[in-house]
Amino acid sequence: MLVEIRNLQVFYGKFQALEIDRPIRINEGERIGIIGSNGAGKTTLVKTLLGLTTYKGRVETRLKPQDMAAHLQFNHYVSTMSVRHVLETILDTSIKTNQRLRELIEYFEFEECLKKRYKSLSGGQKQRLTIIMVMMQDAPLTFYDEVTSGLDFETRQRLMEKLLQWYEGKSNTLCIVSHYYEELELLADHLLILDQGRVIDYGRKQELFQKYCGESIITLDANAENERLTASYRKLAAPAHLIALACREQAEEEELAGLLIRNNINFKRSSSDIEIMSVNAKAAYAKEHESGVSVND
Ligand SMILES: Nc1ncnc2c1ncn2[C@@H]1O[C@H](COP(=O)(O)OP(=O)(O)OP(=O)(O)O)[C@@H](O)[C@H]1O
Repeated sequence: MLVEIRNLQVFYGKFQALEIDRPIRINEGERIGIIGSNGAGKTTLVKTLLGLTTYKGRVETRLKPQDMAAHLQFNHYVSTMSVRHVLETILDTSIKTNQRLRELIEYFEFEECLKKRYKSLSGGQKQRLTIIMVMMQDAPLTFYDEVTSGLDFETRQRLMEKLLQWYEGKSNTLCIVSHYYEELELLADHLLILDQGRVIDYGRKQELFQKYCGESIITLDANAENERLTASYRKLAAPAHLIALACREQAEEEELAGLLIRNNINFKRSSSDIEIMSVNAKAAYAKEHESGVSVND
């Protein structure tokens, strides 16, 4: 085991930002997506694992600070240094002789930025600089906190491809905070769902999907006609603009898909939809705390 969190509480002054009462264990090689709405405590958790907050409880790890690398939402470097100097000093290498680094610089089209001073980089360029540095560190425990926010669509896609390829078959443990569920569908194998400083659930992505959604789901637009047509099917909790229907087995899914096709209704089928899964996890958590029955029993 790489990290174990027990009875963790993090306060900012009197405000409690995080309370994790069930043990959370992170193992080598896991790719953990951390999700939750704004203010849920995601960054606070990342900072706590990095040793950057004061907390009550236990965070046990055999890793040393130098075994961790982090792309945080806000990174500060010496703003008057040239970017080339920042990169070479922090990574303790030379761009000329380090081929992996040169490849990353080329891949992220970062050559032009090397001459500039850090403070004159745009937000997206600063973001790319940090990504290159974090990838180059290849630390056993690596954090990416909203790594793609602020990047244009094409750069986001390229970054996802690169991250997938970079970590494929490697034992680095990744903790990835993201609001983009499609990224976590690609990169994460575990999910930690936070809400208002509490853990809603934590586990393997696929197991969580099955627990809250079943084998597969079908989503379609929420409108009166679609409501009427699907009235006899099992509905899941969903954002207001969607109807989400749970399918327990293939025959049920085929019957439903047939009905929608015959009525010329657009729909989406998924066996890994993180958004619908997390909405249902939150609903189950809220119900459990009303009734006192645990969904994790
Ligand atoms: N330095 C701070 N001082 C006081 N309160 C803070 C501080 N940092 C965070 N908080 C509060 O703690 C809570 C959790 O914040 P955190 O940044 O961990 O949320 P988050 O899940 O990362 O949110 P987001 O998706 O908006 O980035 C929020 O209510 C936030 O206002």
